[in-house]
Amino acid sequence: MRYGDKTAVDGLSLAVATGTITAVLGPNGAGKTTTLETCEGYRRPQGGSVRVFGLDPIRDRRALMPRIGVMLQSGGAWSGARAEEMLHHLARLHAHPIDTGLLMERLALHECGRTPYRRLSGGQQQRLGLAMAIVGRPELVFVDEPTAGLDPQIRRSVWELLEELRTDGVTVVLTTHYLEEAERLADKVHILDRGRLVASGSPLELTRGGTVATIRLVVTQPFPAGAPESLAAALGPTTELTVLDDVSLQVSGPADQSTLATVSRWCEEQGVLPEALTLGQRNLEDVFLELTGREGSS
Ligand SMILES: Nc1ncnc2c1ncn2[C@@H]1O[C@H](COP(=O)(O)OP(=O)(O)OP(=O)(O)O)[C@@H](O)[C@H]1O
Repeated sequence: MRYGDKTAVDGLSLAVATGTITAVLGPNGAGKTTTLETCEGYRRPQGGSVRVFGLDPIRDRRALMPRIGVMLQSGGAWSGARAEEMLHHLARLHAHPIDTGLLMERLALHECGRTPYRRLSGGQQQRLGLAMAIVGRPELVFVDEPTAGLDPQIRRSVWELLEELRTDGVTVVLTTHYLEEAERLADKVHILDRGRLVASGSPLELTRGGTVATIRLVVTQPFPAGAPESLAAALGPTTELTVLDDVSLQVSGPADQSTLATVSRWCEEQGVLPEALTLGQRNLEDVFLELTGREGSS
């Protein structure tokens, strides 16, 4: 997919299995939205091919539309329509819609049902967008950053809703910058960087067997002056030491016995007693940063 002479998505090859949740991840501008919009039939790629249920998203648009739900990153609703009007309207376009009252309640929208779309808060517009995408009971739903900017409670209800959709056999394709969201929800994750696929796998496959680990140390008494600096020197440049407070610190570095041995030897030398010394598995965020070299906004 190119925009003028800018290549937005290049050589991307991926398949989504029915009844699963797939997360497409990547830094800003990596090509996630472009990829989804191409699958949704909103953009015609200059090369390659896209098939959804074996159909061409542009040529076979009429056949696909009743089977697909789309939540855009923003917009998609008439600005003057009230939230409940907008949802009822979409529900009436479908043969077997979900009860709109129930859906509004699930997404905590019932209190703003009579508010025009343009007056809804960002988070309410976001949730209405999700409700609009699923009200027609689609077989496949594309959701672009479904929980961006939502508070933690509502984010969890959106996660539960997406998990229920999967239980009901719905296929979900989402993009997100919240890596813990992808880790919790996705059966399969695809990481894009500058329009190219850099990794694919289940969250477990991607985080397993890494070469980077995180050691967290909590001691019983505050560190002696200069002690963290001496640990940083003993560990060397391949590790990164972060002092969390006067009794705890974190070391990110090679996941080997020597790093752990250096930390415990240093405790002995400094006369500090570990209260907790834990070796953490790397998570999806660590993998993401390793692969893309830039942070997601988790
Ligand atoms: N309509 C357009 N015209 C020109 N360039 C575009 C257009 N849409 C996207 N791009 C460019 O294509 C690249 C991919 O954009 P895209 O929106 O797909 O990325 P993204 O991964 O979804 O980013 P974000 O996380 O910021 O939403 C970016 O460099 C972007 O500037």
